[in-house]
Amino acid sequence: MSEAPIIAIRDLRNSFGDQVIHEGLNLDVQRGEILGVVGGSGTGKSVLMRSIIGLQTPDAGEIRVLGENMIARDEDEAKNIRRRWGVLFQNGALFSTLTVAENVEVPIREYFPFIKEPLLDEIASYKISMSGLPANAGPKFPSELSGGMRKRAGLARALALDPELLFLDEPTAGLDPIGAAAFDELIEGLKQKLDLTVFLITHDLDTLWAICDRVAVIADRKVIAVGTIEELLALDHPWIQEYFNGPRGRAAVAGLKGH
Ligand SMILES: Nc1ncnc2c1ncn2[C@@H]1O[C@H](COP(=O)(O)OP(=O)(O)OP(=O)(O)O)[C@@H](O)[C@H]1O
Repeated sequence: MSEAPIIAIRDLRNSFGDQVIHEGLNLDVQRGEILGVVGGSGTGKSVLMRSIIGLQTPDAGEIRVLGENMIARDEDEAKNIRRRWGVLFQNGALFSTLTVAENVEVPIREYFPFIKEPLLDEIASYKISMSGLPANAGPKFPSELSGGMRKRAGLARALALDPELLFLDEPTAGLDPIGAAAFDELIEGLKQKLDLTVFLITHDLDTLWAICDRVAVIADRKVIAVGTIEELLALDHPWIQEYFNGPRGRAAVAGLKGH
């Protein structure tokens, strides 16, 4: 029998006023996979992620994460589950008045207030180097970093509590192609080393081909298909064909073959 999915979503409905974003959305994420989530702009990828991590209360449906029902939990229980995942938001969401090291220490202080300064600094340095930043990035403020370094700093903070599950919202947006490829490699390497499951929203076809085990496509308010890119390519849906088989999709495959 296969293992229960690490994220299971059933019949999800989200709306803002009379704008319905999701209706009858179902999705399973399997432990150990990198699941890419794609869809046109405004199809509700970020809203889906926010629903899973409890920042958006759905109108209806069921969301189970790590075996726990995420809807209508009391705050203490929700907090206990939250520490088992890390999130990298689209804009990095670092605290601008804190250094990189202090940003990484925020979740550790919240969950382990008894950990003393020297050990905190050591853990922060470890997470910073694990995210591919030089050691001297720790005392810097986010405004002193490049876009790529800020993403890595956000990643270091997402890894602060040794998560089992990582949520990444467009991690390579705004990076140059070389920086984006390096970030993909970093994610893939961390996934292997740390046994992570990754929920990854992206528009980046190179990322999808390079590191995603499966891809979920959101359209018409639901997940219309999930599978490997090869499996998706066999489907007749116009958006899927246009996306993966259009000029950019073909360029991504050509780039991959050129490596
Ligand atoms: N807090 C909110 N209040 C009202 N509407 C919202 C809110 N958050 C999101 N929306 C709307 O929900 C829709 C889906 O937004 P979402 O950010 O999830 O899209 P997305 O698929 O992530 O888009 P993109 O690829 O452009 O980032 C959009 O129309 C957006 O305007």
